[in-house]
Amino acid sequence: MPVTAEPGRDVVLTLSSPDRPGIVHAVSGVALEQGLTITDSQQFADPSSGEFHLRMELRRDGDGAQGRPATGPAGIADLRAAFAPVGERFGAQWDVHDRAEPHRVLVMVSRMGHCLNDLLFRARNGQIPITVPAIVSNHEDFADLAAWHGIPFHHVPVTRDTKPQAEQRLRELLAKHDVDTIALARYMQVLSPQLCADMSGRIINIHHSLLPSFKGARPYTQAHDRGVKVIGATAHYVTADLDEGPIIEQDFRRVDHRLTPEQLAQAGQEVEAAAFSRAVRWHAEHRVVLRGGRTVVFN
Ligand SMILES: Nc1nc2c(c(=O)[nH]1)N[C@@H](CN(C=O)c1ccc(C(=O)N[C@@H](CCC(=O)O)C(=O)O)cc1)CN2
Repeated sequence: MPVTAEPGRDVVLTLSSPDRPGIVHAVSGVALEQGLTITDSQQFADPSSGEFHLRMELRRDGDGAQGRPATGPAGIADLRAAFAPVGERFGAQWDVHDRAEPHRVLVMVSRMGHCLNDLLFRARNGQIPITVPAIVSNHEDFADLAAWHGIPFHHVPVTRDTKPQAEQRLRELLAKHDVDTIALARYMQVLSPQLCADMSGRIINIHHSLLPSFKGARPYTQAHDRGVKVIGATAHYVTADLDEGPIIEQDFRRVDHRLTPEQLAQAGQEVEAAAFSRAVRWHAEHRVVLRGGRTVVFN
């Protein structure tokens, strides 16, 4: 069931720092001082990196208790001010996020619409806390679907020669719609290294194989030729290195020798959409910690 959060009252604190005793104690102490109830808390002390990662869901009790605003940007700003000394003390990367502020996700698609369709449905019914301000495609196949959802659709054709202009148009739309994250819902064009760098950790792609197997084009043909007994999908952050970005979520299903590459592709659509929608939701809910080439996911 979708969780309805209240603006400024329901917040998420995310923190990563070198591991040492006292971090949770310090954070929960500030929560107590600020009249916050801890409604969920997950942490991971990574033995391979020596880092400590924390995700805490907090609710401010009362309406403006002790004169503090319970809602709105002021609520977030004063909570950030309150937690700042703890962040400083532990040398942490941290932030406080308003759970009621929907993540603004621009979705890109080419000619396969199953991931787009699943994401739009889940966003519409509140299962995923995102707003989709625009859909961009290098084809016109899903203009009707966008219209049904009442979402602006931008056809931005791409050829080898027009890629720079197409990406400039994309950048204009990112700025116009104040986009937080780009979701590539089976968008089949390679993004430039510059855009990947500018949007590092903010572009999510669904690749239709269990990476690192079967990178690049036609992964189901590669899988068929290898005689696989499971197929799957990988949602990952996008980097300049094609299909090499940090993995967020994977899903799979069993198959056998009877399926052709086309039938494998058909069978894979369900797991692709499931993995993609979970990855976008976890990202929007600040559950994904991106550290180097790996992720920690508090799901
Ligand atoms: N910089 C990146 N861009 C994209 C990534 C990525 O990881 N880094 N993922 C892809 C999605 N993808 C596989 O999941 C993929 C898309 C496109 C291609 C490709 O060879 N595209 C050709 C054009 C193909 C066509 O016109 O149909 C190209 O861009 O020249 C391979 C893999 C999304 N982008």
